[in-house]
Amino acid sequence: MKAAVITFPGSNCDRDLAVAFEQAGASVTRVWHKDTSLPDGIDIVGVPGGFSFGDYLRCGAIAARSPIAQAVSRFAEQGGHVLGICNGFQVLLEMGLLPGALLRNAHLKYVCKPVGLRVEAADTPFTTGYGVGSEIVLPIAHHDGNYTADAETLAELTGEGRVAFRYTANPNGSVDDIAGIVSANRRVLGMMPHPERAFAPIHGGTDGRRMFDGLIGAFAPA
Ligand SMILES: NC(=O)CC[C@H](N)C(=O)O
Repeated sequence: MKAAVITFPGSNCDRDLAVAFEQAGASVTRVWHKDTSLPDGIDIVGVPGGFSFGDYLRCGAIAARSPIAQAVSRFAEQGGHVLGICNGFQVLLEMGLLPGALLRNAHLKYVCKPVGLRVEAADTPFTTGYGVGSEIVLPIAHHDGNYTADAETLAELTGEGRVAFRYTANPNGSVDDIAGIVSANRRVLGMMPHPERAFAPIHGGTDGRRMFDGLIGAFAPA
């Protein structure tokens, strides 16, 4: 598997995401936000967490208008896989690659802790490492993780089995406890929890590693 990981000014999980891909067996190319194209032959783009452009104007809004975002949109339109984690999820929503929006957490506080998640859809390349209904623990760290969408979009997400993860104890006010969703073709995943921060035993848990191991199985060896 060949992965590209994007860095914006203010990204802080880009290296962690690159290391997770690498340790799972992928080859990784780091890409700068001003680049206008992705490396040839990549299988997946990782859009990492952090505070891109200081979270002005809204989290992810400026990153979504960067030169590389246009290349990521083209890649996704052509059926490419994209994984957006935390600020990366915010960027994918601002780009319009996924529906809905992330609001300020309902309690208006930054929240940084491990949370329980239920895997709701295992039929995506990102979640093959988990069984449907299995419960896992991943860390969250955000102030704008309160997912919302209109009733029609929510019905579509639920009806098409596109809610990938739900919180078992809602930490931020997200509608329907939604923690992560996939695109209609199931190749774009956005999620607030950080699988790359639960990769090795030293992180306190390895449930995130199963996502990367599952992904590797979906692609040719690097
Ligand atoms: N860890 C992150 O990616 C944080 C995302 C964003 N800056 C927020 O706080 O909501």
